[in-house]
Amino acid sequence: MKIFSQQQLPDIDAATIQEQNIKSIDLMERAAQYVSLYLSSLSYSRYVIFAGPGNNGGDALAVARLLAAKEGNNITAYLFNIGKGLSSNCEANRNRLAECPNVSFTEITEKFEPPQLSEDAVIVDGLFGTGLNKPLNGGFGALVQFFNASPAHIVSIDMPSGLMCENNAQNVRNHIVRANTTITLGAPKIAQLMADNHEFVGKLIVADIGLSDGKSKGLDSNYEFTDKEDIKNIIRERDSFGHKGSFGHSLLIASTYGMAGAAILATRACLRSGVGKVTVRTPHRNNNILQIAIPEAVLNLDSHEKHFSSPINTDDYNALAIGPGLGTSHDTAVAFIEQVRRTRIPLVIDADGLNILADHKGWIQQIPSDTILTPHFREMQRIGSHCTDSYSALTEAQEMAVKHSFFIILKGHFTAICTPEGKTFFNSTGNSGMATAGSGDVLTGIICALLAQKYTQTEACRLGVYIHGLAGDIAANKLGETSLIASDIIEAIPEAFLQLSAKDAEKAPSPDFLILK
Ligand SMILES: NC(=O)C1=CN([C@@H]2O[C@H](COP(=O)(O)OP(=O)(O)OC[C@H]3O[C@@H](n4cnc5c(N)ncnc54)[C@H](O)[C@@H]3O)[C@@H](O)[C@H]2O)[C@H](O)CC1
Ligand SMILES: [K+]
Repeated sequence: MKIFSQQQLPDIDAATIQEQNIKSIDLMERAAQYVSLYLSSLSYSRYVIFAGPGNNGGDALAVARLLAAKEGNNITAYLFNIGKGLSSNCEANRNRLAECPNVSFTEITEKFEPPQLSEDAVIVDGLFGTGLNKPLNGGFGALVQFFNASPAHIVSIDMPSGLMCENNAQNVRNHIVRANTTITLGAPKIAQLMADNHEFVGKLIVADIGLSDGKSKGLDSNYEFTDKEDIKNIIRERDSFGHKGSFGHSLLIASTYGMAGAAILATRACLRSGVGKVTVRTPHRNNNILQIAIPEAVLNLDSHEKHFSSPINTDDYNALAIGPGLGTSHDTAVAFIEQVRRTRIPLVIDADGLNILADHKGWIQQIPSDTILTPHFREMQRIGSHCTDSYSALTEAQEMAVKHSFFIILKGHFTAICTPEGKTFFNSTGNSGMATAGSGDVLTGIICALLAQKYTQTEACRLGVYIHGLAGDIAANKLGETSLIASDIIEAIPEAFLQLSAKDAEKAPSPDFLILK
């Protein structure tokens, strides 16, 4: 699913109207139908609708009319017409609503007497959407503070009012609506996917209102939201005639003595992700624990008792992941950069690999092109130079990916994959239970397995991050987010692959057919 910028959205609207031969007010009606359907599904009977002067307000007034058409709903609507007048579709919906007998409707042109809002009411926030051009202030700022202080449940249409679509570094945070739920139209907006805006967005629901993909107007976007359909186009069926060799050989370089768990988690996840064979290079003293924990893995023992100290030849392997639990001692750092510099196979750098780079920023130049780096926000802050919030971390990751020809997986609630071509793919799976020790090691193992199976870097990043999140969701459904641990994610990887594999889902159409393997 493409994500278009604030600037492009009016053109997408226009393309939709032209391609589908509809009027813009019909598109607004479609949006309002989705929103009112959602609102009706909530167990509230009192809805207080706040409409602004633009099309976001138009949506809200249409929602008020549609909700009022349902018996038993108690609807109050306020339209704030205090500036330069209303957009034409907002005005048209004001006129339609004025004819509705069972709505208490007030158009505010000067003074506003705020209603009592109790916890049994829903505030429908239709003040401002994607047309916001500067932070809210004055009366609208005060109105937002009134919403946020009330005990009512808040549902925002398209955007929490006051939130800019992309960069909110200069915004006034207490003038942004703190929604319980945001129903966004068409596709998510970038700002809604940033961790530090979660307090405003709440639960994010995307209403597919059938918007154009922009092709007819030559519109393209560097942002995509990866959904199940995209993943089904990436994932390949396993070759029935394949053997261990044809599914690749992954090499993991991981763990000091005392951190063996990182290597174990990454290796198990790698083995569960379809690779033919996995070798782990780890210090001598990790021998017993790894042999016992993962009988399927081959060990390549570093001569040092306790840490990684010498690089190895990677010619016999198809992909390398380095970093989980690796440690950052001087000896290890030198071996790390030597290993990375000489590696010619697809490469993933994670965890302590990233910490070593943060300690030696000059070494970043020496990392081969097409390497995958997997920082979370704090690691990005450490390897980068100027990120202070989620959006600046994203822009820094994008710049670094283009400058050095890296793939940067910026891990978070909506993990972002930044490519050397300047594209960014947001992931749609995963949950907060996955913010737990070892979860990153699991992701590294999965991606290393996919690279060894000859998925391209873009495919391995998108598929790996999606599978990791889906496995986390499957595990959380069974166990709850609170108790989730990294091993549970690994346990759920098979089910995640099963859900995505067309072949595994294939059934004989009747008992007369026998599908041979
Ligand atoms: N394709 C879609 O996704 C559809 C979206 N719809 C809805 O339309 C809005 C966007 O409408 P637009 O009229 O462009 O913008 P807004 O309603 O958000 O606001 C415009 C209005 O507000 C004034 N304004 C802007 N910033 C400020 C400010 N800081 N303070 C005060 N006033 C401000 C501006 O001058 C205008 O008057 C989208 O979000 C959806 O909700 C369609 O209805 C369906 C298709
Ligand atoms: K809104």
